[in-house]
Amino acid sequence: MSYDEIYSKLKNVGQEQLLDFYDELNDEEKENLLKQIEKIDFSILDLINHQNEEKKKGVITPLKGGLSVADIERNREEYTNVGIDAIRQGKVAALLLAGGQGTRLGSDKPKGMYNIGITKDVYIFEMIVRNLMDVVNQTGTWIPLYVMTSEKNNDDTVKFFKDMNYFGYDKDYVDFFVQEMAPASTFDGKIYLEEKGKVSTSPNGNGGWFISMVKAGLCEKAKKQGVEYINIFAVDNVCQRMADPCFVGAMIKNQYPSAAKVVKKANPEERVGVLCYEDGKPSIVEYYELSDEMRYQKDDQGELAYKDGVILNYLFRIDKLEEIMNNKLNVHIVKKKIPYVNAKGEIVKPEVENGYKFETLVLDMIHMMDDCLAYEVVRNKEFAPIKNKTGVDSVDTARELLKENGVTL
Ligand SMILES: CC(=O)N[C@H]1[C@@H](OP(=O)(O)O)O[C@H](CO)[C@@H](O)[C@@H]1O
Repeated sequence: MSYDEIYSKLKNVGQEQLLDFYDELNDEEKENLLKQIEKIDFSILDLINHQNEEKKKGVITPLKGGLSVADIERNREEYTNVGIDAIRQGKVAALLLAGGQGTRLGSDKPKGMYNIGITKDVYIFEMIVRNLMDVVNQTGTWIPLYVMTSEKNNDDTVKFFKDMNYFGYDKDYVDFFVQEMAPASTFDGKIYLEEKGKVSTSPNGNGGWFISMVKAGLCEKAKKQGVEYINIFAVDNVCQRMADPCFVGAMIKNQYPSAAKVVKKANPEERVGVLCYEDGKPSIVEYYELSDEMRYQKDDQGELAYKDGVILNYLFRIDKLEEIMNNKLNVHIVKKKIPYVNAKGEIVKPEVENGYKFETLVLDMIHMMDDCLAYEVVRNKEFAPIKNKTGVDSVDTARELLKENGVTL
């Protein structure tokens, strides 16, 4: 599109500010900016006006029928054998959500590049690959590993894996793909510029993973290789087991279209989403959406009624994902501090929230499934999320848990 076409497009949607510094740019910057603007989905901004029309949740009820740690122990051998068979037949792939940066850890690199070692280097990515290698060794099968990055961290991530020789993984089984971006705007819906020649964008949330995977041709590739199940998981949990044969086997044996690893919530305030039912379908209510009534509600045994905290480790059947991929996912509008170019052309890093980012979330995909198996894991073995540098859910707590589990750092 030419400058004139872009300008009139922007005028129609009241976003001409994106061209405020156009004349100051060199030819290459001009071209890049126009290309970036061309790709923006402006309809997303309409949501700002509708966000007060509360998205009505259905009737929420506690989960029933999940597998507790004891249930799993009773059937561990059988589940594990079913899972190992599926893995050996090439039916299982793992997908790492790694679009985020280590900003909260004080790093401007991809979160997975963060070094949690004490006496030697141990990177988050390395721990994750090591955990997956356990299953490779157990089954004698390389498991395809897809790594979702973002525009911001793709080059660093790919280079790091290469430099580190894929941490011993067979590189033929590792594919990277880039998550899409969404624009960031003021509270009034005006899209920010991040630089004079660059629209402010951020990764579009972890719900975009399947569409991005399809667009990258990786879903086709996976299916051709016979993959039927995808285990997606977050970069921040260094203790989790992925492509875990027992987890895979439990889902297959019990014929679920999806499954989620859960931990019993440590306390009502813990910042994890809870798996429950909404109008009879599986649903996840995020910690910031949970009403106090639900947060403290007890069941007949005196336990929390909503106790199944998701650890962001889900298994999906690919055919079920394809069925729902054209359904519209909810877009969540999140208030954030967004660096921007002010009217004078200076870059401002705000101290307080100054606008919105737009994200879709994987947990909304769970609600589109007919059912989801809650599979309880032992917190001290599998849940050490690294959200902060110190304190709760931090580098410190993860290090302690890793040590407890015999990992030398
Ligand atoms: C949108 C999303 O997937 N949120 C996840 C994710 O939350 P954070 O806000 O990234 O901490 O990780 C939690 C587990 O660490 C999980 O309980 C929650 O549901």
